[in-house]
Amino acid sequence: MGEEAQSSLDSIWESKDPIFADKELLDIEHIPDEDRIIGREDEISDLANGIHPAIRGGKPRNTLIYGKTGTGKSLVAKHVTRSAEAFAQEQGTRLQRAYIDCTQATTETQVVIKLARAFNDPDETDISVPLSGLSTNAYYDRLWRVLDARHDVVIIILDEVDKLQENNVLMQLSRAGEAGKLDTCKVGILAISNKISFKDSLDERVLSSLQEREFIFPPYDANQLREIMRHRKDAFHEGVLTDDAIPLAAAFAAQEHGDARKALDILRNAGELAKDDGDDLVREEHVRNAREKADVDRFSKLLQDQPTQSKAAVYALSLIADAKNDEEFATREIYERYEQLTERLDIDALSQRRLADRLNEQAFLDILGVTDRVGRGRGKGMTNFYYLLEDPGVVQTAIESDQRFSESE
Ligand SMILES: Nc1ncnc2c1ncn2[C@@H]1O[C@H](COP(=O)(O)OP(=O)(O)OP(=O)(O)O)[C@@H](O)[C@H]1O
Repeated sequence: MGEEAQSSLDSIWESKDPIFADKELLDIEHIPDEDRIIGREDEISDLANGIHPAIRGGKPRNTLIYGKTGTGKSLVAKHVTRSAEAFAQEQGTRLQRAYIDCTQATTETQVVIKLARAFNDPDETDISVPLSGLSTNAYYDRLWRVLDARHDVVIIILDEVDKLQENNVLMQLSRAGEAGKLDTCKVGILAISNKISFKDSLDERVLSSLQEREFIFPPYDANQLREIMRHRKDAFHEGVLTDDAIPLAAAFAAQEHGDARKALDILRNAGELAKDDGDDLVREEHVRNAREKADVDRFSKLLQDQPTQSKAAVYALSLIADAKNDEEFATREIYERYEQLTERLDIDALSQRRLADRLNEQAFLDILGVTDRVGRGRGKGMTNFYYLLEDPGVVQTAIESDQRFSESE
């Protein structure tokens, strides 16, 4: 390595980011301070009122929160519980909260392990919670012991709760006190879901204990989305955002359904595209291109852990959706396209019944949509029809990032 190469790198390392001053402010995981949270004053105070007893060690009310994606459900739940935890500690109450993303912990045992580990401190309790190897009951037993040993009250946030495969865990957690599992510790649950139909899958008793309170978060309008973005403007260097950038990103996100996540994603992507272009301004065209990138990124994330067969099923659906005017397709139609695709991809074709299982799994994961209605043709009973939730172009671009698919064309 010559010195020259080294010094040319130095100039890159030394240079400042021309676009972003504090990009973290636009990260989805980032929990903004209260003064950057827009239009959720009522939801924040309603939730805080339900949690209020916990500050002095009483039982917080179990709450169900519904609303479409990007309407601030997780943000409000995290913000309020973080604040409660800090305030309670000052009062000498041992309050702790735990956040579980149920898309990551989908089984009863996984949830109980995560909770027991989150609430435990083995040095203090002398209780160990191994990552595997115990029965579900044994994990519950350790969870209850940990809770009584270390906490006066805990708040458990179960985000995307409809992704749980087993609802028994909701029963156990929401009724732990009444069922005599705990001596002193109180448990409150905040269950969050995008699906109002989630309630239909719950046992009456679980529902009545979970639903002591229920909130529905409405979508944001374009003004609120603009405000949300303006309050994160300092993510960019001064003067970098052109006047059109925020209103256009807000208009795109409002068209979706008032999704703040989408708005912030578009804004961050627009900044990245400007940087890649070597431009020192974020312009309208960057925002337009960022919109498509945000859709593809979101969809790629949904698909990232899916096996090739499942991607092939969705890809086949996108190919017929592209070619035909219909929006919904029966398994049989998708199957024909899928079979041709498996030949091209050089993978085994599943049976039509197994393909239908894959499609149903994808529908459960919100990768595509499903309806059941009477099938076409004579003598047909009820049958499932599948449809894309995104543009076929977006779906294809996302799947083609897997080389197998892009090379097969
Ligand atoms: N009222 C708001 N003010 C400021 N930022 C917000 C607001 N609502 C949402 N956001 C931001 O939008 C993003 C998405 O919000 P959040 O994760 O809370 O949505 P959600 O309703 O839980 O969506 P999902 O159901 O997809 O998890 C986060 O980065 C969050 O900081």
